[in-house]
Amino acid sequence: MLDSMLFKTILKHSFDFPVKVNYADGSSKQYGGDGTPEAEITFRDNISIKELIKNPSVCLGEAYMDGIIDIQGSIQKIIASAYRSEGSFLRSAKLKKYHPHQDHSENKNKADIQSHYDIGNDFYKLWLDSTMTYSCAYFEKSSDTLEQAQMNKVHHILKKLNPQPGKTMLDIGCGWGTLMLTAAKEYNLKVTGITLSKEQYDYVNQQIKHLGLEGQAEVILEDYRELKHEPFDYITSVGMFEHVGHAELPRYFKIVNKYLKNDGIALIHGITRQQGGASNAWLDKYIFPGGYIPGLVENMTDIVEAQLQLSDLESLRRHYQKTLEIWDKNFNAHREEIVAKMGERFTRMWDLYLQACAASFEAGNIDVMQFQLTKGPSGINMPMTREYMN
Ligand SMILES: C[S@@+](CC[C@H](N)C(=O)[O-])C[C@H]1O[C@@H](n2cnc3c(N)ncnc32)[C@H](O)[C@@H]1O
Repeated sequence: MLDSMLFKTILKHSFDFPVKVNYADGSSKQYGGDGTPEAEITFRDNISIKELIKNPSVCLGEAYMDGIIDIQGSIQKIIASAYRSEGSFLRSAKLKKYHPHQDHSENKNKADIQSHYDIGNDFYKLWLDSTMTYSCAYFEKSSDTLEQAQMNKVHHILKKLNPQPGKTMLDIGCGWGTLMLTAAKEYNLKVTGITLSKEQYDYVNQQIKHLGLEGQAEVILEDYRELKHEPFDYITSVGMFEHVGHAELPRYFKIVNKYLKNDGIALIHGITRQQGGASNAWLDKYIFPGGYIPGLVENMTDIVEAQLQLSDLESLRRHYQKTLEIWDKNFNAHREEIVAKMGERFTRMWDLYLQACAASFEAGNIDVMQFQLTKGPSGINMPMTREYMN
């Protein structure tokens, strides 16, 4: 069992604002400067040092889920501070370079994806906005609501395709369909979405009927690697390559190339790491099995090796931090209902997931990038300036 002395050493350099820590032996200590503590961490029991050393993020994550660690104040603020602080436990090489053995075969991927996205549309409706978009929003004005910011993002992406009416578009990892259905409704594209989630597939089919878009929009329930289709004029893929895995990422971009027409444009939007790709052991175990955040350089290498050309790149890091903060606020506004349906442990786990991700964007270890890709000489037909994106 871990004694308080050891934890005191570990936590000593982890905070850059006043945090009070109450240890299981009854003692308390304040770190991160004097003044009134802005957060309080309480250890209700000892933590196994063996487990902590073996797998720090799982050990601490489980301790929080089980109520062994309790936090008063913002979890996001505590984690962001621990990421920023030189010498903190969260900056240990072990946490940064975690590469679990992951299986991204079609069968395993399907099970992994369904374990996350098929929790139930009613659950997601509680804290996503009405567009059911589950990726980084785009806050053009600070007063934008989440729903407005999600629609801003959808148009921001579609405009980057410089879309011409009547052309075709594939959305790889279409989620609940707002991007593809907006492309059909407002840009008059013929759209195909692909997802591995049965709940999303049913929902998108209902939306297609509801909007009268049969014949112009279709959704396929399948692994994108199994798709058999003619190439498309445009491809989008939003918040999807984070599921692909290190070994499969080169193939992902090759598939984008394969399904893109010669003069086509793709807009790939996803989370990247600043310093090399990695997974987080706790997220891999509890939230996103098989999840892997590629390094920015890794994405660039795989794009170039897939014979795609990078024609524009934009970072939306702070937009994802804000999106996650709103999701977490919505989530906590329905906390009692979620606890009643899913249990206390699940609720603590998801709250931790949303706040830890917001902290990671806040601290700058991860970013979200929009890669505009063209194929071969297609760039030649593109406008000379970025004006068309506005
Ligand atoms: C984070 S969600 C993003 C959904 C949507 N693009 C959005 O922005 O709201 C990831 C999506 O990728 C899909 N996905 C993940 N792996 C996939 C695979 N191998 N084949 C097809 N879809 C996949 C999931 O089913 C889900 O729809």
